[in-house]
Amino acid sequence: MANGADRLDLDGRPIKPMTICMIGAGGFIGSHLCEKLMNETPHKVLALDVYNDKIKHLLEPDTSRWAERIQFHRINIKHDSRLEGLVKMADLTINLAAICTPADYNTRPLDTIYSNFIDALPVVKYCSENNKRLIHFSTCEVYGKTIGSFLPKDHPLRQDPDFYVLKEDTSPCIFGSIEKQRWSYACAKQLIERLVYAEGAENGLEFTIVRPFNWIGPRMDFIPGIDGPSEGVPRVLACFSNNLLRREPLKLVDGGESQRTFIYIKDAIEAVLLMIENPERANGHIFNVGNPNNEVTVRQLAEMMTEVYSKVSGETAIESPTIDVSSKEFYGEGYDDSDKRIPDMTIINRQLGWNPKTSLWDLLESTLTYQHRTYAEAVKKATSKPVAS
Ligand SMILES: NC(=O)c1ccc[n+]([C@@H]2O[C@H](COP(=O)([O-])OP(=O)(O)OC[C@H]3O[C@@H](n4cnc5c(N)ncnc54)[C@H](O)[C@@H]3O)[C@@H](O)[C@H]2O)c1
Ligand SMILES: O=C(O)[C@H]1O[C@H](OP(=O)(O)OP(=O)(O)OC[C@H]2O[C@@H](n3ccc(=O)[nH]c3=O)[C@H](O)[C@@H]2O)[C@H](O)[C@@H](O)[C@@H]1O
Repeated sequence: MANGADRLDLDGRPIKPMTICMIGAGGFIGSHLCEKLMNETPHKVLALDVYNDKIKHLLEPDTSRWAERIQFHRINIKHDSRLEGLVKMADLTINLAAICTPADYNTRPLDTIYSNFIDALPVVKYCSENNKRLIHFSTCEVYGKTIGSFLPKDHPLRQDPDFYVLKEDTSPCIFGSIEKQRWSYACAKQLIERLVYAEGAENGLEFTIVRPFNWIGPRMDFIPGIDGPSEGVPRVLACFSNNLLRREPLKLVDGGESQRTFIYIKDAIEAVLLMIENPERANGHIFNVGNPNNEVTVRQLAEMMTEVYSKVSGETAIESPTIDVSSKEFYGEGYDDSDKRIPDMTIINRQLGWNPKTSLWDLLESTLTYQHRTYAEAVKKATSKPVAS
């Protein structure tokens, strides 16, 4: 893209090119956001991460048209004095860096809390002290469990949206007890949200907080034993993709009864771009970003992924496509779960006029086509290797 001279914000004003310091730019969301910014805007990106595999295609100096507009800095924000300088160089900082896979929350609670709270502190401080705008990535997990989940199973109020729809400005944050270490992540994210909000209230920090609701798509996490550790446990999309690629049953934790709403990464990135380019409408707000129309139980997700994968790979499904496992067996001690996650869309609709578009079937079709194309050969090779005696 272009010099962007003809691009207007939602209020009809020309959008000025800006420099964005993106921390965690090498991850799943960061890679899609960098791609969008390079393809469709004139903005510059200072891309900070410890890894860059997922944005390599944007960094090749010979092949990319945007080599001048994206600069990678290999930085661990835990201990790197260059961070403040990079925040100062930018107009806007977006912080995506975090440990954010549930398998880590109960097994590495200290790393989880440090990553999601302590390591984010200097970023907030540098933005506040230098009068720089901040978009901070939180999570829908800050809502924890729904109010309705505490009612008896057959209670009629469980069907009342007031008892389950999650609203930024009114829903409480309901976590389990301290020994349920699953909540270490949600609690650290909640505290950093409160800190960002307080910096806004007391010191005038211009901020936006994003609460993603299960964004999924290509490049999410890793396939164990192929581009990540064999024993690693990624998020559900990658776990189920791995099972499908290896022709193993998909593992349903505690019966797969939990409910989630899944949104296509490309829809969600549209919302983030609107926040970036409409500061007056986005500053001071917390936004749910999800697709309330794409709700399924984890069991239904497994069934749909099995069907879609058969279609895109041309392979028939195995005889028993799913298997039940206990959460203790799968995640270990201290796991707990959110029962249901439906985002209320009132605030994002009112401020940014944004709506998600892609159905669950369609987003799974494009994502599983990508997974098959990217990994099927490598998995075949890995599984056909003779075992050393
Ligand atoms: N994907 C989702 O649906 C989802 C949902 C809720 C919240 N979020 C939040 O969005 C953010 C991004 O999520 P994602 O799915 O892209 O995760 P991801 O793990 O793919 O990306 C995070 C990136 O941050 C980097 N990072 C972590 N610690 C770092 C450090 N100390 N220094 C430098 N880089 C560091 C990692 O290397 C990784 O590339 C996270 O804050 C996460 O909590 C994501
Ligand atoms: O994506 C989000 O919005 C947030 O939710 C995720 O949490 P969760 O949805 O629980 O994580 P997944 O790993 O995607 O699991 C979804 C559900 O599938 C289940 N699951 C997972 C993997 C598996 O193989 N089988 C299985 O049944 C889990 O127990 C859980 O109920 C992560 O915490 C974060 O990335 C993020 O903050």
